[in-house]
Amino acid sequence: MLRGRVPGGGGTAYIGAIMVPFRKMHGLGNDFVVVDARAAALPVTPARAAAIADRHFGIGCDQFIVLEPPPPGADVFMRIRNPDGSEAEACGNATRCIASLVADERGADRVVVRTIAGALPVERLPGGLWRADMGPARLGWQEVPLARAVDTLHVPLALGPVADPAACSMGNPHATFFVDDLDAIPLSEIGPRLEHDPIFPERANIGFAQILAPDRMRLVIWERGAGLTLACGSGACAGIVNAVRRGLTGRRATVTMPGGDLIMEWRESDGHVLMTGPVATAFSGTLDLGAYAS
Ligand SMILES: N[C@@H](CCC[C@H](N)C(=O)O)C(=O)O
Repeated sequence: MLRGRVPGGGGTAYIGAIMVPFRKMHGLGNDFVVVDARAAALPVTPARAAAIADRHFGIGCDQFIVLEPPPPGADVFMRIRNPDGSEAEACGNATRCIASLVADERGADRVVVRTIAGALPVERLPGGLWRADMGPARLGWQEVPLARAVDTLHVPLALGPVADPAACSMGNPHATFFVDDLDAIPLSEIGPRLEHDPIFPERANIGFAQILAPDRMRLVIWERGAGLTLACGSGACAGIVNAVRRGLTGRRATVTMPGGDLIMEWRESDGHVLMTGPVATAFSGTLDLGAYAS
């Protein structure tokens, strides 16, 4: 008998086949299992999403993405779950991937992807690139959110070799630490502790940025609910916004993450953050939802 397992947990009884086509996509190695619930709802519970996202007992991914019918003004609704089952408000790399999928279906060059945080217009560019308008950066402490009224440009937080991050929201919460030498930071050790620091009531994605030039930075993100990833689009948005606020870069910069580069701009006219980068499909298949914990 087939058995589904939750990460770190025991097996669960097979409840019968629920066969669903899926696509495995990624943006710079930030990878997604994508299922389509636009025509009919799918029983994707937080536990089931977590089990499928598990890299040993499931397919494995950084985020589990469910496409849902679009609300007015959008072409698709994108629901985002982290590997711990939590729901995220934004995912920059998945926004480009899902936009490309829907645009290709329609033969369009522009689509609007809606998440629980808002509507994000995305356009096709030459060279297989996609540019997403990730909306305005939100800079108020209640918007991040932080636990108390502090200056989001200098959050009173320090751990080991890092201190004094800047915080903002791209729909989801981010803090960026600026460091001299990214290679000297014990990311896996301090990442989870910072993610769960009480200053972040909804936890936070933690960025570690090393400025290389006024138009270039290296960035690694410890993602909320996911851990270290090869790239984080919303983290790159937060990185450029916080670097500009600190006077460390100009409004346009290349952000180099372990999985590759994103071209970022924090537009002066309206405060929106523009993110340009590639998309990819790794493989497609059929998933038996019934084999996973419900
Ligand atoms: N990989 C994403 C961000 C995914 C959500 C994040 N872990 C959160 O919980 O906010 C990106 O490309 O932005």
